[in-house]
Amino acid sequence: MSVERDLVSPEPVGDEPVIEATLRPKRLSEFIGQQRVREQLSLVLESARRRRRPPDHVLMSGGPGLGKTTLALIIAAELGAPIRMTSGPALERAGDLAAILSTLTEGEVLFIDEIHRMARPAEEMLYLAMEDFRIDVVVGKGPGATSIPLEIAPFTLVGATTRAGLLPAPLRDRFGFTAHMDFYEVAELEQVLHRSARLLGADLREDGAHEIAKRSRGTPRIANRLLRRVRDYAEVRAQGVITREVAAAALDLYEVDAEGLDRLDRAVLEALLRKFGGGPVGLSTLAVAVGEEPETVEIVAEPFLVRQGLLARTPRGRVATALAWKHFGLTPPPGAYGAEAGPGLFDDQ
Ligand SMILES: Nc1ncnc2c1ncn2[C@@H]1O[C@H](COP(=O)(O)OP(=O)(O)OP(=O)(O)O)[C@@H](O)[C@H]1O
Repeated sequence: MSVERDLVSPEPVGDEPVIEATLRPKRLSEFIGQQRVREQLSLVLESARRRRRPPDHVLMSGGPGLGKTTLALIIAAELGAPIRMTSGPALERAGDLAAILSTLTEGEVLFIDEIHRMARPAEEMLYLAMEDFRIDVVVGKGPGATSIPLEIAPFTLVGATTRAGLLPAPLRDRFGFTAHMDFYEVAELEQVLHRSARLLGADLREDGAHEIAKRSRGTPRIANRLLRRVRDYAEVRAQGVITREVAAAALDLYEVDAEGLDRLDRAVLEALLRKFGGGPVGLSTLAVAVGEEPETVEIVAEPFLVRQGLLARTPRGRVATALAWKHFGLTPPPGAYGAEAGPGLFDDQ
């Protein structure tokens, strides 16, 4: 990935997890945004506290960088319980999961990130564990193999997934509570930024926070990352004070534009508009036009462009919307996709 790409990637980059750990809110009251999820979760936790029982298992779905891991840590903190963290891809065999489940203590929180990527045998073991706090351990091989039931301590599973649709129904149904994490509003990201600036000792002004928030693609992880870059710039060129002008100049330098689009996003849209008259054009042709692999265009650039309503994926190819034309200061042609009087010809795939 290029430097610019790393700047707006929702995935953690380099040694970022270490820095992120210092910026995580520790309690539910400090967690910004996601109001509905927060309210629902505080009810689940409060009633568990009153019943003196571990709460129902919790599933969190939403894109990377929206705070799923943070929320899992908060759940454990609010319950005063220890937390064990693992991820779907690490649970290749049922034995991997059995080793964890059989050593959980009562009330412990087990966090499984990317739970949709767990191997099938582990998944099946999890069903029984979630429902009856029991696992069947298979001893021996072949016809002589026997299965020994083993009781495990009551625990709370917190699963996180970016792809809730990929979870098999029997697994999804065993969660008592599902939290859908949405992209954040600009005002919420401003709060995230002010909080992080306090922790980092950065002098972030109101209008500076607004400018960074607008360019953060609705994602706290990206907001925090842009803040660190802007702070570096401000220290060297503006006595450490982050105003709107300073934030804008820094992010322009890093080629993250006013809407959070970076160089690849813009290259894709410009090719679509200027070389193909707004489309429709096939993915591979578009990729050649910007000198990238089709996967890079499809996985890295398109999701954000689609979400922003700038690009549509249609059965006939990629199309620039009326909004995309306007973003580049161009007049959308009559019947441009998404224009008010537009034909609404294409269905998004
Ligand atoms: N609601 C929030 N308030 C304040 N900071 C937040 C919030 N949500 C996320 N963050 C910050 O954003 C960063 C990324 O969050 P986190 O690691 O929890 O995301 P995630 O959804 O688990 O992402 P991934 O699935 O990619 O690990 C952390 O530094 C965290 O402090």
